[in-house]
Amino acid sequence: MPCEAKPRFLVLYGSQKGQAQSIAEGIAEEAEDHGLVAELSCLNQNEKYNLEKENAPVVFIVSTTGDGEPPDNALQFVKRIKKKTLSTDHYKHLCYALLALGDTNYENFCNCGKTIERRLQELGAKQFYATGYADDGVGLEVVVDPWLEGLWKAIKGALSKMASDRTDVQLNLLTSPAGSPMLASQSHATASVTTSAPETQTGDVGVPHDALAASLTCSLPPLSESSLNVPALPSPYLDVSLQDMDIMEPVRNDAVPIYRAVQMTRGDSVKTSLLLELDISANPMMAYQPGDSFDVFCPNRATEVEDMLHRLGLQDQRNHHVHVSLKKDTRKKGAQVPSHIPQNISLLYLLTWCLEIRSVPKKAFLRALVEHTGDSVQRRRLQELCSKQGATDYNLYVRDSNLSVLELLAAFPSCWPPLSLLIGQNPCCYLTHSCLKHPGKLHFVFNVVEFPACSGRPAGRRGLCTGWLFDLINPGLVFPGKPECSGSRALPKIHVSLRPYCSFRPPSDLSVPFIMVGPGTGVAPFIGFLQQREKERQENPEAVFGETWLFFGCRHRDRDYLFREELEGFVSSGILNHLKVCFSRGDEQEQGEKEITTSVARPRYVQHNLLLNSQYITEILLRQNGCLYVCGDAKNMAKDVNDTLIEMIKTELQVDQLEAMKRLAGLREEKRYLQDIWG
Ligand SMILES: Cc1cc2nc3c(=O)[nH]c(=O)nc-3n(C[C@H](O)[C@H](O)[C@H](O)COP(=O)(O)O)c2cc1C
Repeated sequence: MPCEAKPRFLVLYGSQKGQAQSIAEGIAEEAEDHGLVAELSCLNQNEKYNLEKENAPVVFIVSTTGDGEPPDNALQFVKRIKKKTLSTDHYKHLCYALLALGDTNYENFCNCGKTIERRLQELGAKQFYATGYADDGVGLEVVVDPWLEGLWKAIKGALSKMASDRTDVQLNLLTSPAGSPMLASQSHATASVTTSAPETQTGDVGVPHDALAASLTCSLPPLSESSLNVPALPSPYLDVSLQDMDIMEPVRNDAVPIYRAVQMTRGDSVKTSLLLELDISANPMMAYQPGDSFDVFCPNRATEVEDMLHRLGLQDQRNHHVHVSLKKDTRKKGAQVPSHIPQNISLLYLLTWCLEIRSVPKKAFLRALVEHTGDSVQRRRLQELCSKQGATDYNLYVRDSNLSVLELLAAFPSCWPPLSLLIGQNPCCYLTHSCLKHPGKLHFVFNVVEFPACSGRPAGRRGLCTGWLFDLINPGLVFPGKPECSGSRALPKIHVSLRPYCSFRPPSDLSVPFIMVGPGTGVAPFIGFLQQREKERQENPEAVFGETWLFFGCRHRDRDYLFREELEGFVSSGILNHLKVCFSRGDEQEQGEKEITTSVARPRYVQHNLLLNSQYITEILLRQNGCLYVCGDAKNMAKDVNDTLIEMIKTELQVDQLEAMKRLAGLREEKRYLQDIWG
């Protein structure tokens, strides 16, 4: 009997760190079990596939990197499909499904996936399965697992529809992960199991419910009485064993000395901003440019490591060798032993350097904890916190309170998670900041983060890394005007590493005008930009230089106006053409603003000053091909600046909201609107 060829489909991936790639490889491997043949390629291997002629379903798995950029191995593909010369029926024959990986902690969530999807649709391709947007910020598996489960039925549906529609290539297959019809816009795949409220009332252990207010450990009706949609249990994927044996611990060679430390804010300022100067002269690997970011690796606090050892019941095994391996039978797609866990380490080293005891627990982690919690009331509360219905409580008591894993475990004493769970959920700790330039030195500026007391945290505390840096240099702190600090004592060292990717750079064409928006410590990279401009002016005295604008903001002129002298110096020497400063507290007003501000309220925040200068800003951005850079807080400032820019474009071009948003998105795509934001 002749053997019938198995139906085929394509799997194309774009992946920076390997997660999208292993999901794609997992699909290709599983295809045979479903009687299908998968042809797997990386998006940039365009010699291996031909979408122009493809008549089988295509499955895209793509992540996003940088500031909303495609992974390196998808760049060429994205460039190709963005070509304006392609006609709107270029991919009319194509039917596709797409899984986008991203992280909601970044401004441009799943931007690469969204860009590819938008272009595929503009070019006539038809979607046969709702797009999944997986969020690494809460755990990819929450979306990836159900998306993969529904994929096979959708591919088979697409294949049979294509077979029966051979003469009419009009594909109109939209299938939900469960296989029922679904609209393309309803594209967030979620898996859930429903659990009911327990028979007993929920509340703090052993305390009657009506005596309590809601808190981290206690919920009130309606939540305490409602049925819950809880995410599917993440598949365990690591085996961790502890062995009593001698080990040679790894020696870190990325330490650089802190050469100088300066407190940039006055003692009575609400925030403490510090400038650190690192001596990198002996470390040629650290060559950097203005705007670059780097990671600072800091150890967890010894007291917290001790608490964690006790909390896990492992205090007697602190010096044991930790062996981490992949579970043989794991169902987790793309599972890997985390790369930040070196070989040959003790438990103490692991808890000190490789786990973030302070990280905010993700919902998938809370879900996994449920399985290791003895007390039914505490179990129920953990289920609530990771459920759809408990989202407000999660945000309030966990995310917005910056609750740490350790604080969470302290609040749920009947929870005894295995070490493997902590390793699987928590990356090693880091902090990034933009820096500025001096030969052989690396400068960076940061605020010492303060977290107030909250439910689950009886007393306020400092941020892990900024608090650690503060303690490290505090005895030698120097205040503005007293430049010496290191003195005779040994210079403390810290571990740093340059981030490999950076697009936050001043325009390479010197004639391009640019606008910088950087309140608070967000001004730091712009000092680097302006220093670079100063050097370029010295080297090219004849060149034509584009205008430079800087919008800075702080609370008080005399307490937290960072780099005031430097900025005023740049203005006097003509390096910085326009410096617009605003103060959010007190009655201070920046000189030179008076004539503009008489008819409007005093500008308090950078966006107010942008608005006051709208005419110039829009001229630079919309007519002079200029660039705009924003650095600083993501949640409030960057969002407000973005909204203000939309308003300015609307007024200037007399267009509606949608059109203005499109214009701004266009600037972003052209890399003329760049952000380096956090929070
Ligand atoms: C340096 C870096 C930059 C990132 N930038 C973004 C981003 O702009 N938008 C986003 O949604 N996710 C961003 N992510 C998150 C990744 O897309 C996410 O972690 C994804 O799972 C990585 O998949 P990959 O291993 O296949 O690259 C970034 C991750 C890293 C490490």
